[in-house]
Amino acid sequence: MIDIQQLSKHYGDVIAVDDISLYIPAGTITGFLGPNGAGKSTLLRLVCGLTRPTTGSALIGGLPYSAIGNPGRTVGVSLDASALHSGRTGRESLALAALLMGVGTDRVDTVLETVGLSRGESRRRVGSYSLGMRQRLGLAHAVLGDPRVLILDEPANGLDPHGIHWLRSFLRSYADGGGTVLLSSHLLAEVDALADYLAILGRGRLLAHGPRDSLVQDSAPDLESYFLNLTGDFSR
Ligand SMILES: Nc1ncnc2c1ncn2[C@@H]1O[C@H](COP(=O)(O)OP(=O)(O)OP(=O)(O)O)[C@@H](O)[C@H]1O
Repeated sequence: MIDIQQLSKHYGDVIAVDDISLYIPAGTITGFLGPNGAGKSTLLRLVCGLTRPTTGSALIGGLPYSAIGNPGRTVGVSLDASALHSGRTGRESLALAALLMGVGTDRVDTVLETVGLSRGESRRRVGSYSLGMRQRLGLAHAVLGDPRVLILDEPANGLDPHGIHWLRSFLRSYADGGGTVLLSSHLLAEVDALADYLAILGRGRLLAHGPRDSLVQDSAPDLESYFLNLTGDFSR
């Protein structure tokens, strides 16, 4: 579903993403892990066309993000919950996105219910939202177009235990229904509970990739020891 080939991104002397190749099949959840500055966010931004690669390519269903017509109907993206327009209400921001995407406005109520934002909350300005509420609104935007792919940067950040529980079951049933999820997280326990595949980055390079169970069970008792061993030389 997502085919990343020899992808690199340089910012001057900094190599944020260094020659990464990775195939992500449909119907799976892949968790990107890595120390601070490993290149997780840059890789997600490259896949969804927000940053141009220095070399290489990232294709979604055979196309670069920029070539997908009405991309919100194919790829749902939530990269920065704080970037949402603070002057609009949650409902207004979703209604505008629905209009731009050509999605019926009845879908706004559906996604608000899906992400657990109440009617009252949806009528408040986003500027007054807590981080968890912004995170839920970001997810509502991502799923608004009923896409086949979700790309989420730190989606559990700011969610309370109920929110994390909800996110886990939502993404599981999304993937079980054939959807493809790419997410990054610092929360090893969250990724452990969620991801079918792990991709571990260190200083822009792909250090390990594969099914969660075969990576961890083969060489370490749990994900934390596996991660710490693998990334020890790459931490800051
Ligand atoms: N726009 C930019 N200009 C210059 N350097 C950048 C830019 N974006 C990212 N970088 C650099 O690229 C490297 C990778 O950053 P990135 O944000 O992708 O890492 P990350 O794994 O998401 O980190 P974190 O876990 O801290 O969020 C870092 O050295 C960062 O400073």
